[in-house]
Amino acid sequence: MNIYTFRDEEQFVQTGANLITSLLHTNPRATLGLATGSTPVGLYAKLIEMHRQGLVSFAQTTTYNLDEYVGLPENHPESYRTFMNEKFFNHVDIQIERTHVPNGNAANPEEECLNYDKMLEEFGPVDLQLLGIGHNGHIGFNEPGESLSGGTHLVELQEKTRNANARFFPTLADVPTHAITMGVATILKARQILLLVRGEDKAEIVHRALKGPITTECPASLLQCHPNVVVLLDQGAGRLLV
Ligand SMILES: N[C@@H]1[C@@H](O)[C@H](O)[C@@H](COP(=O)(O)O)O[C@@H]1O
Repeated sequence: MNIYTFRDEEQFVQTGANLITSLLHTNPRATLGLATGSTPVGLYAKLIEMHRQGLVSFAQTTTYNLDEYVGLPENHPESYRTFMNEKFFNHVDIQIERTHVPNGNAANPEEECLNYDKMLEEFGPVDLQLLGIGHNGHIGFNEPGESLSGGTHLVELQEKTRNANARFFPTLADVPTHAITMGVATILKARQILLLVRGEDKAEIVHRALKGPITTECPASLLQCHPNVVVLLDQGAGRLLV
């Protein structure tokens, strides 16, 4: 695991963007696993900027997002499909039909999970999986617990997660209670993982995930089992790692 801590926000974002763009320079058809949340927003903005400068093309790239809320219409302002379109896809030359986000509105969510996995089996594994981390150590929406699911599955969101995401909704009651998420096994199949974490409030969970025991009680700790993980931290998030 290669862990880098940055004082400078610009460098933090640029390093992440360089990793993705150099992958696409080597293999323009590379597949990317993408993430939502506030952390990758700066990275997407940097990739858009680099695209506008002619430094990278996404024309042949295929993407698979980690997760989606259940029950929000696809065009809901807080659906992860809307997030991805607005923060990234609409501003680059990616072919929208090559972008995949689980359908949180599927009539049969279990079937949607199976189909998402089938697609990942057929076209995966992804070359690079971008990840953030929740305060409770979740990756995607894989919440801590006695056990974890391997494949894409339906999950009930923990109160801590709903509270953390309430800032994006009018009230806590509006935050969906369930989501569809890729499972940890699917995430760990990625050829390379890029974990981005910002903020003092994540310092403790970063320490637990990267230096603590490998346990389902901290899903991100399973990243320690992966042979090719790059972790980019700002100073706040890396505070306890020295
Ligand atoms: N499902 C997403 C995760 O993929 C994300 O990593 C996490 C952290 O989000 P943030 O970057 O806003 O702290 O929250 C959400 O719940």
